[in-house]
Amino acid sequence: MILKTYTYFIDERGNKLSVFKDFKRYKFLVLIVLILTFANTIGELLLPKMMSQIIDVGVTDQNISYILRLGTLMIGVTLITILVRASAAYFSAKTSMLFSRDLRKRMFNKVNRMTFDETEYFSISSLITRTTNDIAQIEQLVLMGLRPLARAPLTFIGGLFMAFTTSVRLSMIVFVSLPFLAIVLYFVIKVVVPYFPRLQKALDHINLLLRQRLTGLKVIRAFSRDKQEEESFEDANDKYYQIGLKVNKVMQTINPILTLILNLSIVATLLLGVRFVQQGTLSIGALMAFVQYITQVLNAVIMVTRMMTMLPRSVASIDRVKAVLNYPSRSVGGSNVLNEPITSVKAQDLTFYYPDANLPALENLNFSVYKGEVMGIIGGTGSGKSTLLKLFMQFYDPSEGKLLINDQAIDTLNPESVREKISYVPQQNYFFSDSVRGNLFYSNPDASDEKMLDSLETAQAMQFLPKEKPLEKTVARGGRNYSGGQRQRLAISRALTRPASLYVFDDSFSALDYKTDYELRLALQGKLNDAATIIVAQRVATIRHANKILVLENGKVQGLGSHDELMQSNQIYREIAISQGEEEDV
Ligand SMILES: Nc1ncnc2c1ncn2[C@@H]1O[C@H](COP(=O)(O)OP(=O)(O)OP(=O)(O)O)[C@@H](O)[C@H]1O
Repeated sequence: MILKTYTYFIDERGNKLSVFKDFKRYKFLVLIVLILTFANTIGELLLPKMMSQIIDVGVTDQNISYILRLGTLMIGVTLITILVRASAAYFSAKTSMLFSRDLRKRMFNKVNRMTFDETEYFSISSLITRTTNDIAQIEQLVLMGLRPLARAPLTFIGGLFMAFTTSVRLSMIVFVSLPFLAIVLYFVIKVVVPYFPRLQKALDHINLLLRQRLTGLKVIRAFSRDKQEEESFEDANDKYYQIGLKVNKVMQTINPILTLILNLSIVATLLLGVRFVQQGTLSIGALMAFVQYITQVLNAVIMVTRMMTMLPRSVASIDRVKAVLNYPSRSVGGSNVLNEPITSVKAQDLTFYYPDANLPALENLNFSVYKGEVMGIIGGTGSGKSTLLKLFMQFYDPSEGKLLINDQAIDTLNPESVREKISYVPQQNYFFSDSVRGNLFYSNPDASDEKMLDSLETAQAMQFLPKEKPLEKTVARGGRNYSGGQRQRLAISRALTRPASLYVFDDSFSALDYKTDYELRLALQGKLNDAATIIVAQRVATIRHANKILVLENGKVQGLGSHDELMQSNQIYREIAISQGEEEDV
């Protein structure tokens, strides 16, 4: 019950769900496990009774046929119990594997829908640990918990009942042993619990350092930080080792203590039991059965204690998985589906604040771009250029004012239906370890070879690709077998391969040399006439032929017009242009 309350989370639609919600789906399997476990326990409880009957009736009276009859029955019950036990193990493994598969899928879907800053909030390494290690931990809890949790109460109550019916006086030993086991259980909960969240955190830190090390390899090498990185990793690794060692030390001390309590209880049973046998108040068979029952009863408690040592670790994992599933993802956009191609984009007093920011990243922007037009955006670093593009891509909704797509407010439009019509080249490109064709397919799975070759030609990528089978050329993960400028051209080819009505380039020409930049712009002319194009650029040369240029400064529009108009009337633009050697055009 506590676990159930603890593991609730709220889904995207505000429904209250449990991390263990998928169990409902497997209720049939769970029922089979419970029935088999019940049958298994009954079998285990019957066997000592049968054995005592064989000794007390068969052996004492030298009744061979009775021994044979009951012996055969015992073998039958044993075989069935083994079979039932193996089936219960199989079905509980199946349930736990299916459960963890579904939980991983739910986590993946949640992470898949997260925005960039939401993934940053959790940190990518932590999301990986949560989806793999933490879910594996929960899977173990289900696997180890399903049968023992059903078995322990059954064995405890059944065993206690059988022990009482065998000998009430000997049963008192159980009540002496139980408080000792309760003390161990309390110690486990008190001492071990606090270590597990720390252990998982330490593992997160190791993952973070490893990831940082692998992705930041060049920076680390360039600044000769290898030694410091090794030291930080050693510290994190050592911390994990220290916490892990402490936890294991406690756990390893608990196991012999539990075995000691069990064995002392058996010794006490035998000492007392033998005396009762000598007095003639207890049969030998009953004493032997009793030893088995007390072992079963105490083992049930020990099983729960061992489960308890596992529970804190799993609870820490449940907590971490729940935090991701529970995270209130920002819902962006609305439900209106945009069916027709984008023919206009307009901003009316558009203002945007990043979540938790006091100052706006964009303030009172007004502009419009129509089908067939090119709008350039220029401005200093941090002026809000990428932020504006993020609003087009519906990573965020506008805070105030309006951003209209085909005269419909963007926050009423379904994001998938808008993104489908946009081809976007982000500032940071990413490529998959695949062929050029595989990477271009990513933007348009229906693209023909002609379309892809044409895009490569337009983006000036054929200059560095082999003439023979350029589409088969391999691209390493992240595109690291190409230079920065070559990667930009591949990214532009990928964007051009996608049929879209709005093309958005975020600083995608910055690594090109002037000649290639010029040739690419020439080739682009006439290719995107049916679409609207928005180009964020650092260089005036890249956007000087645009129909209009938006000059941004600290999130505000400082100018809007053609290159010539801005050169005449806009001081900021003129200064940028002159600093880039464009003065002769004034
Ligand atoms: N995720 C974010 N959360 C909060 N503030 C942000 C976030 N991203 C950007 N900002 C802030 O918004 C402002 C505009 O950033 P933006 O990335 O749009 O600038 P930019 O013009 O594209 O700069 P650059 O040319 O350097 O890429 C900056 O002051 C930046 O600090």
